[in-house]
Amino acid sequence: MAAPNGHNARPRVLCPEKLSQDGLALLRQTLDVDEKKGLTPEQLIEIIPDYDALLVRSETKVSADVLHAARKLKVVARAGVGVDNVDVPAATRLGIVVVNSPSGNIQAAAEHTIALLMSMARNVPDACASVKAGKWERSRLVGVEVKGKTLGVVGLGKVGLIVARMARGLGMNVVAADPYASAAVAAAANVTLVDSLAALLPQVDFLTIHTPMLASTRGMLSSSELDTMKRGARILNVARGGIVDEVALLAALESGQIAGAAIDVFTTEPPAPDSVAGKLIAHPRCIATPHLGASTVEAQENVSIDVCEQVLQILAGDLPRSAVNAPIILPAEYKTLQPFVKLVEKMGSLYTQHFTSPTQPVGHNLNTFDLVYEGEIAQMSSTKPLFAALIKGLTSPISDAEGFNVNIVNAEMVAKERGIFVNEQKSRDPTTLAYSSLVTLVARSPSRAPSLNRAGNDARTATMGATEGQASSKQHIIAGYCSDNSPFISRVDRFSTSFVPDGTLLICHNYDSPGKIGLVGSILGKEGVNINFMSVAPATFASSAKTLPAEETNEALMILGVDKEVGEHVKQELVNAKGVLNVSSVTL
Ligand SMILES: NC(=O)C1=CN([C@@H]2O[C@H](COP(=O)(O)OP(=O)(O)OC[C@H]3O[C@@H](n4cnc5c(N)ncnc54)[C@H](O)[C@@H]3O)[C@@H](O)[C@H]2O)C=CC1
Ligand SMILES: O=C(O)C(=O)COP(=O)(O)O
Repeated sequence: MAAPNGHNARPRVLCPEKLSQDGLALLRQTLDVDEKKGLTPEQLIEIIPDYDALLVRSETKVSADVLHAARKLKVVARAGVGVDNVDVPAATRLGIVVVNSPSGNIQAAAEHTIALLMSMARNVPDACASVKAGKWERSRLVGVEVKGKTLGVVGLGKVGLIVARMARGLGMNVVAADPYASAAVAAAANVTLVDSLAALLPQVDFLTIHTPMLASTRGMLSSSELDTMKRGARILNVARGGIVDEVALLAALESGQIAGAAIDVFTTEPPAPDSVAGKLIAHPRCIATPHLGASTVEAQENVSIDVCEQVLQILAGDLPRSAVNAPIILPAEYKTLQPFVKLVEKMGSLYTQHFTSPTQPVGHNLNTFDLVYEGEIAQMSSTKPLFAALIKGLTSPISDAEGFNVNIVNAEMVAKERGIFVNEQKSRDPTTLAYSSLVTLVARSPSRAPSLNRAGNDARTATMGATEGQASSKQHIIAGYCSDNSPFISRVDRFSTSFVPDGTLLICHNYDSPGKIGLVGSILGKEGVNINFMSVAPATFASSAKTLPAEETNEALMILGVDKEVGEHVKQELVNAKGVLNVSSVTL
């Protein structure tokens, strides 16, 4: 559907690899999907700025260069398990969600492993090629049985466990090495878990690898490990090329230390014929497949639907179920949090615009923020979206909006870089709130415990560790609540109020004396500024003592919703007016 201006208004998805149409059809209902196969890295970098989502399998290298070239990319979706072809730290830094399909193809990968195991044991590929060539070589092609043999599984995760169960079904003894595997899960599958790879290797007749490609697993099986195996053992790798060192494996095949290898994955895919991987493939005792572990009709349907659903969720502003670089939050909780996400972002933005300046920027002096949740909102198990919303609110008024996308993915990193510390607190006090939930933001210096006095002076010393007698100038407080899913600000420092934080607002701090409203109204009218709403906020919270001192009771905030930005000269004129102490304008 084209927008009236001729531009395509629908979000765009780039799919540079073969993905099942089952998922793509879901996307096509609301998004534009471009299937463009065979892109070079340079071509990908050139076109990626146009896309909101990128769908890949294992062939596309989603490098930092690709991610930096993107302009509006929100999600990289990996239709499969391994995300080693995606620069996840770079995506995180840029606030781009990376999702995968953690279980859509695991059965396929496990079945392929068993197919290779049996093919290797019975020389099936060689026998097939021989008989097709018109030969009948029964004595050359005698195999071995797997029953009664020991299979070593390195990585007893999702794929490794399915392989282990199937191997048990074939009558094999299964021994596994995985420092993070559950002993109970292993025992339930009749798998003997050993302490280390070193303990595993000398025992096995067949070895199968099912770990992810990580810095710690790259080259995990090199010549020193292969040498500790029984002479004539056989190796399978359906995980990632390079976990078994290709040079070492080729040498071990040539020396006869390893009797056979079955390999689905290579360090470079497709491997060049004259590379080490190419020589490995050509070796007569190696059987090889072109990264087919996930290539079944069923697995491809599963992963495609899985990641396409997540792309739709992310582009709709929801959290996906399998993000690699974002927290998992229950959908019901996420829905409840949504209005508060908006509120907290507005509170952060109000803080930065109203209380900071280029000489006293966010994080400069008051760099510690207590974010206090009371009421229903305090019951949420994860408040990570609220934390992210605060960081976004605090930083976006002072950032280049184009290139700066703070979200749940990169909020922690941004906070760290800006020297902002957030201390989230859930009040467990039996609450006497007027609203079902209240969120309070206290900006303070790191050393200073917050002082948060409520109207009626019920200083919350229990939950806040408040110290009476601290000067209000050393901290700032903004509080808010949600009503009918709309955010309201209920407190700005000592002043209690109730306004919707939306649009351009003028915040005038003045003496609460008659005539102020008329005075401000006439100055703004003269400048052609229309006032949409006005809220007078009396000082009801004590700044530093249990009772509100007289000199503080005659001050007020006047919050005006205006229809346009107000120039510096107008603000100056307002400040020059009698009884107006200061004026700030904020856009929320
Ligand atoms: N050939 C293909 O088409 C496919 C390949 N894969 C590969 O299989 C890998 C495993 O997939 P899943 O089982 O779903 O992942 P998983 O995350 O469920 O399991 C991986 C296991 O490896 C273990 N592990 C990590 N470091 C280890 C180490 N140093 N030593 C021993 N164990 C270690 C982990 O504790 C975990 O239990 C994927 O990362 C992917 O690279 C997955 C699907 C298809
Ligand atoms: O899911 C995985 O990790 C795989 O290796 C599958 O890769 P593919 O999607 O078939 O390119």
